Amino acid sequence: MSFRIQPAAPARPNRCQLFGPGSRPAIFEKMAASSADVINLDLEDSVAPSDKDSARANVIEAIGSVDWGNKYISVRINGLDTPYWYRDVVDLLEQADERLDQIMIPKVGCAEDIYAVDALVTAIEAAKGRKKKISFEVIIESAAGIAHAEEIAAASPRLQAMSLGAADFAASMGMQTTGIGGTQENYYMQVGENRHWSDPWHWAQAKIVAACRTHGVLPVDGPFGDFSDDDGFIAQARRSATLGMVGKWAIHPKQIALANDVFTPSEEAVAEAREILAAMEDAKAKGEGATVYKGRLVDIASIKQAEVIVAQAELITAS
Ligand SMILES: CC(=O)SCCNC(=O)CCNC(=O)[C@H](O)C(C)(C)COP(=O)(O)OP(=O)(O)OC[C@H]1O[C@@H](n2cnc3c(N)ncnc32)[C@H](O)[C@@H]1OP(=O)(O)O
Ligand SMILES: O=CC(=O)O
Ligand SMILES: [Mg+2]
Repeated sequence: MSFRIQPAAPARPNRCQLFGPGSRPAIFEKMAASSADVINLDLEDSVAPSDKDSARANVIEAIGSVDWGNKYISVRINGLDTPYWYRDVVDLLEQADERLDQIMIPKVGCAEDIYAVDALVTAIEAAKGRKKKISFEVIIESAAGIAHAEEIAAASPRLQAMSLGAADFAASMGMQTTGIGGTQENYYMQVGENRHWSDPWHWAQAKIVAACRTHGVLPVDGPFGDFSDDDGFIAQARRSATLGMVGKWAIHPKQIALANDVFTPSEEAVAEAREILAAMEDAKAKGEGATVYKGRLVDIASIKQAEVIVAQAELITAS
């Protein structure tokens, strides 16, 4: 372990982030009534250019008027390469109720992108005397974003979460696909007569998880576009959870329960983790650093692994 201790990520559940276009206010109450941990009201790519102003006004109104319960409320602003983003930030910070928790910055490419938004947000918070310090989340969805993931993760103490945005990422990388996440038919190895499919998102996800864990940020898997394919969503979410991601977006309400299920440790997993901790307590009492649990080695590293699962479960129970 480095002399520098790995910082903890924010202690709040982030199993599912439910998206909805800001231009569709009729669904806001439904989003609020859902069981998603995080609500993402979108001003960016699900909103047509002609609707940008009205969507922004809808979102600002709804932040104060809808009962969002204990959900974490995030608004996705437009990208820094558009003429819309500064107005998104200014109007949100000047006009939205203190209930607003977070701003999502899309298509970030370098740490300076976060710096620019941070400077603007900090000035407006001070000018308006806002009590709550707004947090940030970012989407890694470009070649530059993935190349600079670590400096982006370190860019601001406001940063709480980082998502992989598979759609824009694929476009930026020049990938031959129109699918949003999930299995890619042409990504396989041929062994004799058999095809073995692999996961083209894996390396980017692993890079995001490492950047996030280094800097105490929550790593999140982004959208899975085919909302008719529950099995595909579950498989993608399980791979993300296995890699260390804490949650996944839902772009349709039917994906919420699927994400919550995958990113909530099962009773069996929690029971086993607690048994490993108990076995290691017994081992420690005997002066041993390693012991046998169900026929396999467990040692001091197993304590940390088991604690991850118990901590995830306790966070969800407490929320
Ligand atoms: C690549 C990216 O950037 S992804 C992030 C940006 N994209 C988005 O935000 C898109 C979010 N999703 C949506 O806009 C919609 O879910 C769509 C367009 C995909 C589908 O919308 P619909 O055609 O209305 O879906 P469908 O008819 O299956 O809806 C079923 C019910 O869920 C509701 N619903 C649909 N989407 C949502 C949502 N995001 N949140 C809450 N409720 C929703 C509908 O109003 C409908 O309610 P009802 O049964 O009371 O009538
Ligand atoms: O914004 C999300 C994406 O996949 O693109
Ligand atoms: Mg995108």
